[in-house]
Amino acid sequence: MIPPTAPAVEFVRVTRTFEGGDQPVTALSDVSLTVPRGAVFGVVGESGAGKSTLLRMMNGLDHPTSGRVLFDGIDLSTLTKRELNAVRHRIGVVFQSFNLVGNLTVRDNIALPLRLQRGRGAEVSRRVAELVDFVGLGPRLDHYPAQLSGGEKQRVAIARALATHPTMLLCDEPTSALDTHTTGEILTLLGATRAEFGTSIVLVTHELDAVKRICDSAAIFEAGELRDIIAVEAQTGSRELSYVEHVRAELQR
Ligand SMILES: Nc1ncnc2c1ncn2[C@@H]1O[C@H](COP(=O)(O)OP(=O)(O)OP(=O)(O)O)[C@@H](O)[C@H]1O
Repeated sequence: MIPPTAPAVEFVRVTRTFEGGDQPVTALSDVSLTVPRGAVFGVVGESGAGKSTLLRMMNGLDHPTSGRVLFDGIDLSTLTKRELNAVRHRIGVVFQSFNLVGNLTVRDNIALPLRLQRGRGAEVSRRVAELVDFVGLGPRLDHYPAQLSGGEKQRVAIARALATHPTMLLCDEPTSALDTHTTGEILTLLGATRAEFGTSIVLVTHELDAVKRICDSAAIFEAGELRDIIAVEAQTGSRELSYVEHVRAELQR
Protein backbone atom coordinates (compact mmCIF):
# COMPACT_ATOMS: atom_id res chain seq x y z
CA MET A 1 0.00 0.00 0.00
CA ILE A 2 1.19 3.54 -0.76
CA PRO A 3 1.72 5.61 2.40
CA PRO A 4 -0.61 8.62 1.86
CA THR A 5 2.10 11.14 2.66
CA ALA A 6 4.94 9.47 0.78
CA PRO A 7 6.86 11.75 -1.59
CA ALA A 8 6.81 10.92 -5.32
CA VAL A 9 10.45 9.82 -5.12
CA GLU A 10 13.00 9.69 -2.38
CA PHE A 11 16.74 8.91 -2.66
CA VAL A 12 18.32 7.87 0.61
CA ARG A 13 22.13 7.97 0.57
CA VAL A 14 22.32 6.54 -2.95
CA THR A 15 25.66 5.62 -4.45
CA ARG A 16 26.03 3.98 -7.87
CA THR A 17 29.40 2.65 -8.93
CA PHE A 18 30.04 1.00 -12.29
CA GLU A 19 32.70 -1.70 -12.28
CA GLY A 20 34.19 -3.38 -15.31
CA GLY A 21 36.44 -0.74 -16.88
CA ASP A 22 40.06 -0.06 -15.92
CA GLN A 23 38.77 1.79 -12.87
CA PRO A 24 35.36 1.77 -11.17
CA VAL A 25 33.29 4.89 -11.98
CA THR A 26 31.12 6.40 -9.29
CA ALA A 27 28.24 7.99 -11.23
CA LEU A 28 26.36 9.06 -8.08
CA SER A 29 27.89 9.49 -4.67
CA ASP A 30 25.83 9.46 -1.45
CA VAL A 31 22.84 11.31 -2.92
CA SER A 32 19.81 12.05 -0.76
CA LEU A 33 16.89 14.00 -2.18
CA THR A 34 13.11 14.15 -2.15
CA VAL A 35 10.76 14.94 -5.02
CA PRO A 36 7.47 16.02 -3.41
CA ARG A 37 4.22 14.82 -4.95
CA GLY A 38 2.91 17.14 -7.62
CA ALA A 39 6.23 19.01 -7.85
CA VAL A 40 8.10 19.95 -10.97
CA PHE A 41 11.66 19.14 -9.95
CA GLY A 42 14.63 20.19 -12.08
CA VAL A 43 17.90 18.27 -12.34
CA VAL A 44 20.83 20.18 -13.79
CA GLY A 45 24.50 19.40 -14.26
CA GLU A 46 27.20 19.22 -16.88
CA SER A 47 27.80 16.16 -19.04
CA GLY A 48 28.80 13.17 -16.91
CA ALA A 49 27.34 14.67 -13.71
CA GLY A 50 25.12 11.64 -13.16
CA LYS A 51 21.73 12.92 -14.39
CA SER A 52 20.87 9.94 -16.62
CA THR A 53 21.94 7.51 -13.92
CA LEU A 54 19.60 9.32 -11.50
CA LEU A 55 16.68 9.07 -13.95
CA ARG A 56 17.32 5.39 -14.67
CA MET A 57 17.12 4.70 -10.95
CA MET A 58 13.89 6.67 -10.57
CA ASN A 59 12.47 4.43 -13.29
CA GLY A 60 13.75 1.21 -11.70
CA LEU A 61 15.96 0.50 -14.74
CA ASP A 62 19.05 0.61 -12.55
CA HIS A 63 19.59 0.09 -8.83
CA PRO A 64 21.91 1.68 -6.27
CA THR A 65 25.17 0.04 -5.26
CA SER A 66 24.24 1.28 -1.80
CA GLY A 67 21.34 3.30 -0.42
CA ARG A 68 17.65 3.19 -1.34
CA VAL A 69 15.34 4.61 -4.02
CA LEU A 70 11.71 4.86 -2.92
CA PHE A 71 8.89 5.48 -5.41
CA ASP A 72 5.60 6.32 -3.69
CA GLY A 73 7.25 5.00 -0.52
CA ILE A 74 8.17 1.63 -2.08
CA ASP A 75 11.82 0.57 -2.16
CA LEU A 76 12.24 -0.37 -5.84
CA SER A 77 15.09 -2.80 -5.17
CA THR A 78 12.79 -5.01 -3.06
CA LEU A 79 10.30 -5.68 -5.88
CA THR A 80 10.04 -8.74 -8.09
CA LYS A 81 10.32 -8.17 -11.85
CA ARG A 82 6.54 -8.37 -12.16
CA GLU A 83 5.96 -5.89 -9.32
CA LEU A 84 8.55 -3.55 -10.78
CA ASN A 85 6.79 -3.66 -14.16
CA ALA A 86 3.51 -2.76 -12.47
CA VAL A 87 5.16 0.20 -10.72
CA ARG A 88 6.75 1.31 -13.98
CA HIS A 89 3.31 1.68 -15.55
CA ARG A 90 2.83 4.54 -13.09
CA ILE A 91 5.91 6.31 -14.49
CA GLY A 92 5.96 8.01 -17.89
CA VAL A 93 9.19 8.87 -19.70
CA VAL A 94 9.89 11.54 -22.31
CA PHE A 95 13.20 11.72 -24.20
CA GLN A 96 15.14 14.35 -26.11
CA SER A 97 14.95 12.26 -29.29
CA PHE A 98 11.19 11.57 -28.91
CA ASN A 99 11.62 7.78 -29.44
CA LEU A 100 8.44 7.45 -31.52
CA VAL A 101 7.84 4.33 -33.60
CA GLY A 102 8.37 5.46 -37.19
CA ASN A 103 5.95 3.08 -38.90
CA LEU A 104 3.05 3.84 -36.54
CA THR A 105 0.71 6.82 -36.86
CA VAL A 106 0.28 9.41 -34.11
CA ARG A 107 -2.85 7.55 -33.00
CA ASP A 108 -1.03 4.20 -32.78
CA ASN A 109 2.05 5.64 -31.09
CA ILE A 110 -0.13 7.08 -28.33
CA ALA A 111 -2.15 3.86 -28.06
CA LEU A 112 0.95 1.66 -27.84
CA PRO A 113 1.35 1.54 -24.02
CA LEU A 114 -2.38 0.83 -23.65
CA ARG A 115 -2.25 -1.99 -26.21
CA LEU A 116 0.78 -3.46 -24.41
CA GLN A 117 -1.45 -3.53 -21.32
CA ARG A 118 -4.13 -5.26 -23.42
CA GLY A 119 -6.56 -2.31 -23.20
CA ARG A 120 -9.92 -2.80 -24.93
CA GLY A 121 -10.48 -1.11 -28.29
CA ALA A 122 -13.14 1.36 -27.15
CA GLU A 123 -11.25 2.35 -24.00
CA VAL A 124 -8.04 2.81 -25.96
CA SER A 125 -9.79 5.00 -28.55
CA ARG A 126 -11.37 7.12 -25.82
CA ARG A 127 -8.07 7.64 -24.02
CA VAL A 128 -6.23 8.47 -27.26
CA ALA A 129 -8.92 11.04 -28.12
CA GLU A 130 -8.59 12.67 -24.66
CA LEU A 131 -4.81 12.86 -24.94
CA VAL A 132 -4.77 14.16 -28.50
CA ASP A 133 -7.13 16.86 -27.36
CA PHE A 134 -4.93 17.64 -24.34
CA VAL A 135 -1.73 17.99 -26.36
CA GLY A 136 -3.50 19.75 -29.26
CA LEU A 137 -2.72 17.34 -32.09
CA GLY A 138 -6.21 16.48 -33.40
CA PRO A 139 -5.56 17.16 -37.11
CA ARG A 140 -2.40 15.04 -37.06
CA LEU A 141 -3.91 11.77 -35.79
CA ASP A 142 -3.22 9.79 -38.96
CA HIS A 143 0.20 11.26 -39.70
CA TYR A 144 3.47 9.38 -39.24
CA PRO A 145 6.35 10.77 -37.14
CA ALA A 146 8.36 11.74 -40.26
CA GLN A 147 5.53 14.08 -41.24
CA LEU A 148 5.66 16.00 -37.94
CA SER A 149 7.77 18.91 -36.68
CA GLY A 150 10.01 18.37 -33.64
CA GLY A 151 7.49 20.11 -31.35
CA GLU A 152 4.66 17.95 -32.68
CA LYS A 153 6.74 14.81 -32.17
CA GLN A 154 7.37 15.79 -28.57
CA ARG A 155 3.63 16.39 -28.05
CA VAL A 156 2.97 12.85 -29.30
CA ALA A 157 5.67 11.53 -26.97
CA ILE A 158 4.12 13.36 -24.01
CA ALA A 159 0.64 12.05 -24.89
CA ARG A 160 2.08 8.51 -25.14
CA ALA A 161 3.86 8.90 -21.81
CA LEU A 162 0.58 10.00 -20.17
CA ALA A 163 -1.52 7.20 -21.70
CA THR A 164 -1.41 4.92 -18.66
CA HIS A 165 -2.25 7.74 -16.20
CA PRO A 166 1.24 7.87 -14.64
CA THR A 167 1.68 9.67 -11.34
CA MET A 168 5.18 10.73 -12.33
CA LEU A 169 6.71 11.91 -15.60
CA LEU A 170 10.48 11.68 -16.13
CA CYS A 171 11.68 14.08 -18.80
CA ASP A 172 15.23 13.63 -20.12
CA GLU A 173 16.26 16.82 -21.94
CA PRO A 174 12.77 17.04 -23.54
CA THR A 175 13.41 20.40 -25.23
CA SER A 176 17.08 20.14 -26.17
CA ALA A 177 16.30 19.30 -29.81
CA LEU A 178 13.79 22.15 -30.16
CA ASP A 179 14.03 25.85 -31.00
CA THR A 180 13.39 28.32 -28.19
CA HIS A 181 9.82 29.14 -29.14
CA THR A 182 8.80 25.48 -29.44
CA THR A 183 10.63 24.83 -26.17
CA GLY A 184 8.30 27.38 -24.54
CA GLU A 185 5.25 25.55 -25.92
CA ILE A 186 6.45 22.16 -24.65
CA LEU A 187 7.23 23.60 -21.20
CA THR A 188 3.74 25.12 -21.11
CA LEU A 189 2.35 21.67 -21.92
CA LEU A 190 4.36 20.08 -19.11
CA GLY A 191 3.10 22.77 -16.72
CA ALA A 192 -0.47 22.02 -17.86
CA THR A 193 0.15 18.30 -17.25
CA ARG A 194 0.97 18.97 -13.62
CA ALA A 195 -1.97 21.38 -13.25
CA GLU A 196 -4.51 19.10 -14.94
CA PHE A 197 -3.47 15.66 -13.65
CA GLY A 198 -1.33 16.46 -10.58
CA THR A 199 1.56 14.56 -12.19
CA SER A 200 4.93 14.91 -10.45
CA ILE A 201 7.53 15.88 -13.04
CA VAL A 202 11.30 15.44 -13.00
CA LEU A 203 12.93 17.60 -15.64
CA VAL A 204 16.55 16.84 -16.53
CA THR A 205 17.91 19.70 -18.58
CA HIS A 206 20.93 21.86 -19.23
CA GLU A 207 18.63 24.80 -20.07
CA LEU A 208 18.36 27.02 -17.01
CA ASP A 209 15.57 29.04 -18.64
CA ALA A 210 13.46 25.88 -18.71
CA VAL A 211 14.08 25.32 -15.01
CA LYS A 212 13.19 28.92 -14.23
CA ARG A 213 10.05 28.63 -16.21
CA ILE A 214 8.37 25.55 -14.75
CA CYS A 215 10.33 24.06 -11.85
CA ASP A 216 9.55 24.57 -8.16
CA SER A 217 13.06 23.53 -7.19
CA ALA A 218 16.17 22.15 -8.83
CA ALA A 219 19.02 19.86 -7.83
CA ILE A 220 22.49 20.78 -9.05
CA PHE A 221 24.85 17.86 -9.73
CA GLU A 222 28.57 17.94 -10.31
CA ALA A 223 30.72 14.85 -10.89
CA GLY A 224 28.14 12.55 -9.27
CA GLU A 225 27.64 14.71 -6.22
CA LEU A 226 24.51 16.61 -5.29
CA ARG A 227 25.86 20.11 -4.67
CA ASP A 228 22.67 21.95 -3.83
CA ILE A 229 18.88 21.96 -4.11
CA ILE A 230 17.51 25.42 -4.77
CA ALA A 231 13.98 26.77 -4.66
CA VAL A 232 13.05 28.43 -7.96
CA GLU A 233 11.22 31.68 -7.74
CA ALA A 234 7.84 31.49 -9.47
CA GLN A 235 7.64 33.50 -12.66
CA THR A 236 4.35 35.22 -11.95
CA GLY A 237 2.45 36.90 -14.71
CA SER A 238 4.34 35.14 -17.49
CA ARG A 239 2.17 34.07 -20.38
CA GLU A 240 2.75 32.22 -23.62
CA LEU A 241 4.25 34.66 -26.13
CA SER A 242 3.55 34.51 -29.83
CA TYR A 243 6.54 33.57 -31.99
CA VAL A 244 7.07 37.21 -33.05
CA GLU A 245 6.78 38.50 -29.44
CA HIS A 246 9.25 35.84 -28.36
CA VAL A 247 11.87 36.75 -31.00
CA ARG A 248 11.42 40.46 -30.24
CA ALA A 249 11.85 39.87 -26.48
CA GLU A 250 14.98 37.74 -27.03
CA LEU A 251 16.65 40.19 -29.46
CA GLN A 252 15.93 43.21 -27.30
CA ARG A 253 17.03 41.58 -24.05
N1 LIG B 1 26.82 1.67 -17.73
C1 LIG B 1 27.88 2.41 -17.39
N2 LIG B 1 29.10 1.84 -17.25
C2 LIG B 1 30.18 2.58 -16.88
N3 LIG B 1 30.13 3.91 -16.62
C3 LIG B 1 28.94 4.52 -16.74
C4 LIG B 1 27.76 3.82 -17.13
N4 LIG B 1 26.73 4.70 -17.16
C5 LIG B 1 27.24 5.90 -16.82
N5 LIG B 1 28.56 5.79 -16.56
C6 LIG B 1 29.45 6.88 -16.13
O1 LIG B 1 28.86 7.53 -15.03
C7 LIG B 1 29.05 8.93 -15.10
C8 LIG B 1 27.70 9.65 -15.11
O2 LIG B 1 27.05 9.34 -16.33
P1 LIG B 1 25.58 9.88 -16.68
O3 LIG B 1 25.24 9.35 -18.03
O4 LIG B 1 24.65 9.57 -15.57
O5 LIG B 1 25.82 11.46 -16.74
P2 LIG B 1 24.90 12.62 -17.35
O6 LIG B 1 24.92 13.74 -16.39
O7 LIG B 1 23.57 12.05 -17.72
O8 LIG B 1 25.69 13.02 -18.67
P3 LIG B 1 25.08 13.55 -20.09
O9 LIG B 1 24.48 14.90 -19.83
O10 LIG B 1 26.29 13.62 -20.97
O11 LIG B 1 24.09 12.53 -20.56
C9 LIG B 1 29.89 9.19 -16.35
O12 LIG B 1 31.24 9.26 -15.97
C10 LIG B 1 29.62 7.96 -17.20
O13 LIG B 1 30.72 7.67 -18.04
